[in-house]
Amino acid sequence: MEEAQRSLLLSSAARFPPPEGARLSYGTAGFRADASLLRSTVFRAGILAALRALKTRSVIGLMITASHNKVSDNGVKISDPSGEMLSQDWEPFADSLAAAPTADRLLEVVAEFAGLQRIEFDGGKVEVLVGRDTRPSGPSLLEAAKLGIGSIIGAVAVDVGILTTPQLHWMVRASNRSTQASEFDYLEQLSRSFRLVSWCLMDLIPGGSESNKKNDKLVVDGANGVGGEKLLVLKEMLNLKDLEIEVWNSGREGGVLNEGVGADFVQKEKVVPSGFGLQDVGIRCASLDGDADRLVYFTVPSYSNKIELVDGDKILSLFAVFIKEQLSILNKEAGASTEDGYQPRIGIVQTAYANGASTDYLKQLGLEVVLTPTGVKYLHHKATQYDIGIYFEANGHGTILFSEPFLHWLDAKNSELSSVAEGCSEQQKAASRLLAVSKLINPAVGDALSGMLLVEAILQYEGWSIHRWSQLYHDLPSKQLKVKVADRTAVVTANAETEVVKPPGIQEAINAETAKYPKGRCFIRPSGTEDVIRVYAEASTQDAADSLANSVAQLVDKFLGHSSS
Ligand SMILES: CC(=O)N[C@H]1[C@@H](OP(=O)(O)O)O[C@H](CO)[C@@H](O)[C@@H]1O
Ligand SMILES: [Mg+2]
Repeated sequence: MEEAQRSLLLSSAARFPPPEGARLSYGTAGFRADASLLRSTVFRAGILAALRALKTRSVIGLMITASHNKVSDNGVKISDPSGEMLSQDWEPFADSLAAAPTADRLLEVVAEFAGLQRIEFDGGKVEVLVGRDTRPSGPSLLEAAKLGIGSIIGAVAVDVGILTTPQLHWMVRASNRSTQASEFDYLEQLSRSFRLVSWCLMDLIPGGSESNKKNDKLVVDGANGVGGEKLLVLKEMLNLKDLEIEVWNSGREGGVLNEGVGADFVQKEKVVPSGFGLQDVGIRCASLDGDADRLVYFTVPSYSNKIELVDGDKILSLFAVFIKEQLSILNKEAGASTEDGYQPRIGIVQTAYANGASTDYLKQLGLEVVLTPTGVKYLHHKATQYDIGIYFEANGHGTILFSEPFLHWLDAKNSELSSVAEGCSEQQKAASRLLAVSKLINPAVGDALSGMLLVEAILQYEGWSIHRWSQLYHDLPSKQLKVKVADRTAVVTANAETEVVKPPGIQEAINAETAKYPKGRCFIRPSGTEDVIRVYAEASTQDAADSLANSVAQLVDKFLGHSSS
């Protein structure tokens, strides 16, 4: 490292000492904490993003958001060149950077890591796209990020403004593929693909389109965050005739981000979000989270404030049913498609939070289902191992990944079928539907906006109401609790977080408790975004699930002790 680089790093780092007494780590989805603690961490995340850009010689993304956390929190996460989450082998470096107590130590950490990774400080120009959500702490953290990026010579911070997390990931991916990569291009791509999907799914359905255009209203809870605002813009561009989209909690009405609203609240509390009421009874409703990478659906019943939840597992099931259906049409009638003997492999990726009924349902469909630990970085990675990988967390974060070889095959098949068919064959329609879907769904990361458009198109295609969709299977009653403990890192898990290996004895105690409940299933794990241990329980009745969760929460308390805070 040249002297100019050393002194630049030292002088800028001196302005961002780490917060006293707080140990932050790159968790499930980057660093998260009370925003007042984050300036140093975000500055250092800027350095990390710049080094990642130098290492990969590609555009990198840095997103300032704390997603579903309360408005006073904030956070930072990094997008890799493909639009995926930061490569996991860089996470320990992120932790060491954040923890360096002085500017001198920070310089040493950077120099050691750069040496190991053979990063060359040659001043070559690289870009980091910096986005943020609507949190009031965003502008000050943005400045910190820019200074961090600017303290690596050659790295340039490009402020791309207020965005959803998936928009930023999409823009990073597009930049590195040298395709149009602005926010407008993203919105254009979504509206163009939705028109294409609508055309392929509606106009190409057997028996014509009119009969299916009846579920015509969708009411969306924007969590008082960035997603609602972007959806309003997208809605203008879509200019829909057959679907009316109303957005509540867009943030324009002055409500507080994530307070009593949003996908996390709706999925965990299962109650009607603020702003929704009698006027929405029976209508198809959807909820986005604070950075619009999660989506759940629900309906408001007339008799209580408890919603009927249609969660990420059901969105996954809807997508899986549709794709399986199209593939079987494509592979039927033998002909061209089986001659090449190509059988695309579909993989369904879930976490332990997936409702047991969804996993059973998907397996009964004959699909391959695998579990990974919590966090999109794990699910996404696993899904890339299939021709078609569909992943979702129960909380609504997920997408569909189509492998490049599969898309090439599908494209070729589509052209081949259209050249031989008189008019449109069923097979060719199925190929074009799948191709259209691959253009609409965000390949970089779960995206509430593109996911929502796909749900809407598939429901119309199938002619299903939200109730019909919800009846694909019946969720097992479940309960989630959070327990504050002295040190959540004392809990170490294995087998996709379904078993606790540390502290000793607790897993046996959980097993003994779970065995008391018919269809009982329960696990605990330390949250990667909040300072709590999460407890998840499932059983044959709601009372039983509540009681199992409560007993296990007490076990957590007994084994791990109460937090002093
Ligand atoms: C039970 C739960 O919903 N966990 C969420 C939550 O992670 P935790 O590590 O559980 O705090 O936030 C993550 C980031 O948004 C999301 O990927 C994950 O599914
Ligand atoms: Mg989120």
